[in-house]
Amino acid sequence: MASQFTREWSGIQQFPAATQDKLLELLGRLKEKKKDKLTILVMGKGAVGKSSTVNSIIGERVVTTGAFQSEAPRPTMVSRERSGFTLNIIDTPGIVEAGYINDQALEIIKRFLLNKTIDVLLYVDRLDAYRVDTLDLQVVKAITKSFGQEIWRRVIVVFTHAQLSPLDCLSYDEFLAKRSESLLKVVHSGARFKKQDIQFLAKRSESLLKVVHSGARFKKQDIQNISIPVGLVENSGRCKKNENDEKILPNGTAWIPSIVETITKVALTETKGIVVDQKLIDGPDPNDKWKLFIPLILAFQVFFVAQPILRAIKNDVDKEVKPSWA
Ligand SMILES: Nc1nc2c(ncn2[C@@H]2O[C@H](COP(=O)(O)OP(=O)(O)OP(=O)(O)O)[C@@H](O)[C@H]2O)c(=O)[nH]1
Repeated sequence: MASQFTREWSGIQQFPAATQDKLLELLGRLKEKKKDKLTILVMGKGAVGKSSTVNSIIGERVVTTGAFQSEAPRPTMVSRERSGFTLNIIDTPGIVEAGYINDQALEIIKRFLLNKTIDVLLYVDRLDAYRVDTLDLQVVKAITKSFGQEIWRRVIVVFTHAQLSPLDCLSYDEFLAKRSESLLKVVHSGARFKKQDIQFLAKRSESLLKVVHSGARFKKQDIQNISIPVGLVENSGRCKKNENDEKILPNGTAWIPSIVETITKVALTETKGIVVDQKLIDGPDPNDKWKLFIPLILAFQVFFVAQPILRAIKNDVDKEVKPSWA
């Protein structure tokens, strides 16, 4: 039974039986590991399919999609409950406006997330946007600045519009393999490649993951330990289906159970969820930066400045030849 504020996840019944079975199995897996609540944050540039993806996963039209929304978009949290398990998905507006990071939108998102714990970040972009540019890097950097580097340990890079026919005579699997190849190269780039190799890869690679890694400012040793999962999504109503009536990608994968499985894996990783507290929102206090050095500076002043001066004064006083009248 759903709580007072959380509605029953009835959208799950809209899915074909095979998808429902798989989703319930995944929820069971989470509950087995004592995880009865999951909060997913969805972020990315504008009009990449964030809201559509939320609707697809929930199985209901819960958030507005499309460019023509009546009011200024704000973050929305959709909560659904099923057999004692609560799924929260937070849809956010695009954080880019007129080619720049919209700091105000980011600030609103941060305030909205206060006191929430993020288990998984879906970083959404389109699969059919072949180019990665500096704006992508700025978006990743802005997310890092807002929520800390650790958020990238909880990320799934989600490509929407995944029902595409690749250019350059590549098969779908070859296209994906190429993407994965660039991912692996980029994952290891910080650790193994020299600067010129990274520049070469950056030019060659179409992968968004390069940007995610560099924007997240991982250290070399971190990059070696992090592999970022990729999820594929096709929100179009014209998405092909298999014999079980499940929406499938060109490679035959039923994508809804597949992405929920990836979400489950990330949610069950050993690292903790990201707690968005006031400290995280405020960021590091610039006044704190040199605080540790204050006692050291004081000690230096006492031993190497004040004491020599006092000694010199004392010497002077001792050496002073006093006039006979004094
Ligand atoms: N063909 C196709 N169209 C999609 C897909 N995902 C989203 N769209 C369409 O792309 C447009 C934008 O989708 P939204 O879900 O509103 O994108 P958004 O990222 O939430 O947009 P903002 O909230 O404005 O940032 C809509 O017209 C969707 O129907 C997809 O996977 N395939």
